[in-house]
Amino acid sequence: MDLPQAFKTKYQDLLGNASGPFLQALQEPGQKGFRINPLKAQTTPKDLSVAEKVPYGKWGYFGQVDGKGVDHVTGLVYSQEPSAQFVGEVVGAQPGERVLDLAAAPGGKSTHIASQMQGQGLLVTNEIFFNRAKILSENIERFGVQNAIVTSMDARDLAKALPGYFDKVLLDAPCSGEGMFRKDHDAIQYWSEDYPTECAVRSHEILESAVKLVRPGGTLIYSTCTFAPEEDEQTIAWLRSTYPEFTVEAIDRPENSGIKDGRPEWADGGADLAKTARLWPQDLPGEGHFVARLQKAAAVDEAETVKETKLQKPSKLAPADLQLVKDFFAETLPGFALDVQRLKSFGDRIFLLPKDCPDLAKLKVLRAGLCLGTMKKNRFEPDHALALAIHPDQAAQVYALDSDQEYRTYVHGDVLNTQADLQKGFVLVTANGNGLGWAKFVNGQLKNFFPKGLRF
Ligand SMILES: C[S@@+](CC[C@H](N)C(=O)[O-])C[C@H]1O[C@@H](n2cnc3c(N)ncnc32)[C@H](O)[C@@H]1O
Repeated sequence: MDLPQAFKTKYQDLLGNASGPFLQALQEPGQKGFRINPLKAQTTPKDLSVAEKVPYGKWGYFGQVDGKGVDHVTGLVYSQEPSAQFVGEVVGAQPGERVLDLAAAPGGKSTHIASQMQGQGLLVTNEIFFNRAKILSENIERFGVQNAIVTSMDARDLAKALPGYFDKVLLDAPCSGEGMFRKDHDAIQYWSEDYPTECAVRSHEILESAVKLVRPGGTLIYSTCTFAPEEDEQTIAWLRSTYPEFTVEAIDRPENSGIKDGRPEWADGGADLAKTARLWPQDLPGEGHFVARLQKAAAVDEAETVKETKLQKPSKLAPADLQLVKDFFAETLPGFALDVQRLKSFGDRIFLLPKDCPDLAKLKVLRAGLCLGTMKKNRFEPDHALALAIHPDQAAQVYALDSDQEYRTYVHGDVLNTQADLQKGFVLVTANGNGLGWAKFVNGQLKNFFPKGLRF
């Protein structure tokens, strides 16, 4: 890999003797990783080994995910390189919190945060570019997340809509990507000597909105996948000088993780910058990352407390439609406690809103909670998202695919012939103990409802 000379000179100046091992590490292959999804019913992968654990977090392992394999397609695993997994650990979301992932596509950190929240509280996961937001939304769906709202908005508009709303806000900033050079060779083409400064300017702009979105007493997490001090320590130095209500917090790092302190001498020298964390490829089996966590001061007087946000009103479904939805759940998913007070229709699609969902009127929403299904003429058809979010023991009828051949037939979209003792109607198709999709049993055949766009 040919690194730009200006890049090499910059890090030779910054790192001195340590630049040799650093530049050498960038020439070596990086390690791949994945996280197990604790939201699924069955959490042991079929094809992947869980022998070698990433040294931080509960769910991370070394290994390469097959995008067409059962583990990926059922949403049991999320492919994420090991260093990126540390960012989610620093967020440390708790069940019941309100968390915002401001620059979220394709969803690595958001799915990690959703694992921590265990379906309780609200995750708003946002991506400014609509096409990337669609990919984010698909990943949230595959992961089986029920308590997320996926939006595609400029951070400034989000800050106007939900000021001071979140306990935790993550900005995983669009950055110069130096930490990804060996994983993504294209990142080298974008790089120039001025690029880190240009990216830092953009980070500052997004942070101006991010600080408004954090509630008093809440937490802001800022991360990049670059080594550039302009985007890392210098951006944090700028942040806590511009917004003195924010204080840099210490980050726990396991002893054997190889994670290093931030470098105050590369910014304004403030000792607090050593509390930030740097992940260097010469020190650990992962790519380059930087992460900082800052706490916002609690409100000191009434004027600083944030007004409660209006809640989203559920939709009043037509009585006949509501009855069809209730009948479907009673017959097909008797183990799913459907809260009809949270149903919301978008056109003919019915969603189950997250609990205490904020007013959606000022948000550009792609997904508001869990898509349950679609109202068709005189019937209700379940959505693929529902198959991925429920546990098989909630369904009245389950068809477990028991061979690779059957799995391939199903994901290809073909009908399955079976002697199984099933009643006419919807059946949850499972693979390796987790929901994979829907089928409709009619006359000894399982009619395939795996979405056309996902078939392969
Ligand atoms: C580092 S990536 C996020 C990766 C993601 N957090 C994950 O773990 O999968 C940064 C994201 O910021 C988005 N972005 C680019 N410009 C932006 C802007 N001006 N405001 C907000 N997000 C932006 C990019 O499209 C990109 O998806």
